[in-house]
Amino acid sequence: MNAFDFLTPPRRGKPRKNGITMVLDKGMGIKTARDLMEISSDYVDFIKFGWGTLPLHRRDAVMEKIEMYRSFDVEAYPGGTLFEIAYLNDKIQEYFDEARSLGFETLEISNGTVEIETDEKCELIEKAVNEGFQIISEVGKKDPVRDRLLSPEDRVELVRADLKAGACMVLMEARESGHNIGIYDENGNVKEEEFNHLLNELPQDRIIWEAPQKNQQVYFILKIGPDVNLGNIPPEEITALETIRRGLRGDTLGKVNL
Ligand SMILES: O=C(O)[C@H](CS(=O)(=O)O)OP(=O)(O)O
Repeated sequence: MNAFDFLTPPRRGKPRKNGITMVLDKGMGIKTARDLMEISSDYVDFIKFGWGTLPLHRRDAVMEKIEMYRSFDVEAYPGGTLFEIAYLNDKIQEYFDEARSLGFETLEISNGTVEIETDEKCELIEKAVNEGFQIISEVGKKDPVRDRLLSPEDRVELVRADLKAGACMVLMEARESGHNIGIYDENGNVKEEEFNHLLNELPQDRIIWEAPQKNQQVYFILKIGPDVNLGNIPPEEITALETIRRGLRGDTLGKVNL
């Protein structure tokens, strides 16, 4: 039983379809990662090994880490940039084979940096699904100038195309920083009008909002509810985010219903 158990409502346990938390692993050592899971794995659904960090670590260390996360019912997957690098090098099949042999069952497919047309991205999602992977796709560009060219209507269309192609969920790009990109302005505040359009048009149980900053997490929880799907959470913020979901922090105390 948890400490002060009587002071917090329970949240739906894993596996869950809503209230998903995706955490960004930028290359943590296994001891640190295991420590973190021992205290907070109940609050984590996915771990993303950020961008191209994986090729810098030994295969056996990566395999051990994937296994360790899985033993806590946390699904680890490589960042979309690594997939884009494989695409750029014409090594997609090798990428799938290596991912499978390392133990990955989920992959991210994105076109945030490398130019991949929507139709081709959808074909790649279909191919990856046929290879037996669960696919999380991502919509948005990493360069703010290119990202700004996407209207809210474009984003809706792109999300729908990815879901139709077989993605189980779609990440809304916000990078590790969470400002000046997607629905966020230069200060990391949500651009309400754009966000409202996405909120009305998209199935919320299939969207993961990248929300690395606390003010963003609070915004989504107050606006959509404690069971909103959130991503790019820094590892040290896992417990803090869960307190916000449950009304255990001033920002949401008395304002959330589980
Ligand atoms: O898309 C993302 O949020 C991440 C992190 S960042 O954009 O490099 O800051 O990229 P990914 O390649 O999916 O890990």
